Amino acid sequence: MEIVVFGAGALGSMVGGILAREHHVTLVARDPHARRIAGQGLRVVGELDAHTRPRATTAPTPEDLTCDLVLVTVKAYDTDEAARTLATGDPELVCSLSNGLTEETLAGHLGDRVLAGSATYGAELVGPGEVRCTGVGRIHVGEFADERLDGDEAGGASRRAERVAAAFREAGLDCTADPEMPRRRWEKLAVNAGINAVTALARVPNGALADAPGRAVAHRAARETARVARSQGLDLADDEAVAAVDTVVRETAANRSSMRQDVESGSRTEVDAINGAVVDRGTAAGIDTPTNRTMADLLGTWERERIEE
Ligand SMILES: NC(=O)c1ccc[n+]([C@@H]2O[C@H](COP(=O)([O-])OP(=O)(O)OC[C@H]3O[C@@H](n4cnc5c(N)ncnc54)[C@H](O)[C@@H]3O)[C@@H](O)[C@H]2O)c1
Ligand SMILES: CC(C)(CO)[C@@H](O)C(=O)[O-]
Repeated sequence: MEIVVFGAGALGSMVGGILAREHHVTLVARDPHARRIAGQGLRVVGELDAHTRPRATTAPTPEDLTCDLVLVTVKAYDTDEAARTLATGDPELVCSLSNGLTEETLAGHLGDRVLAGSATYGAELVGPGEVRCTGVGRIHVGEFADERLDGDEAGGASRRAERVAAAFREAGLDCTADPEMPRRRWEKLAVNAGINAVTALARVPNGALADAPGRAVAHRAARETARVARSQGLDLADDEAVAAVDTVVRETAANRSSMRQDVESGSRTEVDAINGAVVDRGTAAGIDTPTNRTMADLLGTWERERIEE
């Protein structure tokens, strides 16, 4: 497959580096990372091990973007700009692995070529040309809304999602085309809505949400997300969203969530695409989401202050 990874930071470099074992991969990255990869290739270290030579560019041409698949791995707040650039080319399929509800933004520019994805692999950049896999997880891909399926297809596991998953597996990544992708997307949103902002605001590891009072706040955010999901036609019960939060808290107890890492490094967070997305869709459906709203407002206040500094 001809694959472009748009936004090759930590996750995109790791996935792109592994995919380059079997496919023609172009990484869209920033310098000096892109320059180093173009000169010396890309090393994946840690729980996966590879040294591959994907192409790397900071300025993809429309020809570069006319390929079989684009994987979008930018932070959620860069999705709109990424989508505008991607629309200058003609990719056959576009699949987002970003956290937050980003698929609608991509589809606004790229139409029905967009698939949803989620990744539980962990990755961090070591330096230019090198990325560490900090945890082997799984990737799920699929259609993000049931109405986007052809004739005899049901759920999220369309033929084209199966084709993407098979290409990932060929390269050695654990990837499944998920019949439950529309629901999985919202369950993942409930997990991120429950864990990320609470751990970022309280500056605690994920495991601190195993006990009161953080647990109760995370559960409230997850229940609100489930209520909004049901208003969009998704079958996600409050109890299921809460159980998903508890499972991830247990399994990632020692982790610093991505949003806590962003706050501690003084970087913009993905709160708009996570808690903010719950608030916006809730408002449109007439559902109050006070816990998500409070967390989005607090982190938004911090972000504005940080940007003004
Ligand atoms: N890192 C992980 O372990 C992990 C795991 C699961 C999900 N995610 C999600 O994946 C997404 C990416 O996370 P990350 O940790 O890799 O972030 P990151 O900041 O390391 O990577 C994003 C990269 O995109 C680049 N980028 C953005 N716009 C660009 C453009 N126009 N041209 C070139 N490069 C551009 C940025 O420079 C950055 O290097 C986030 O939504 C995150 O929540 C990350
Ligand atoms: C699953 C998760 C909450 C674990 O830290 C992760 O998605 C994150 O940190 O964003």
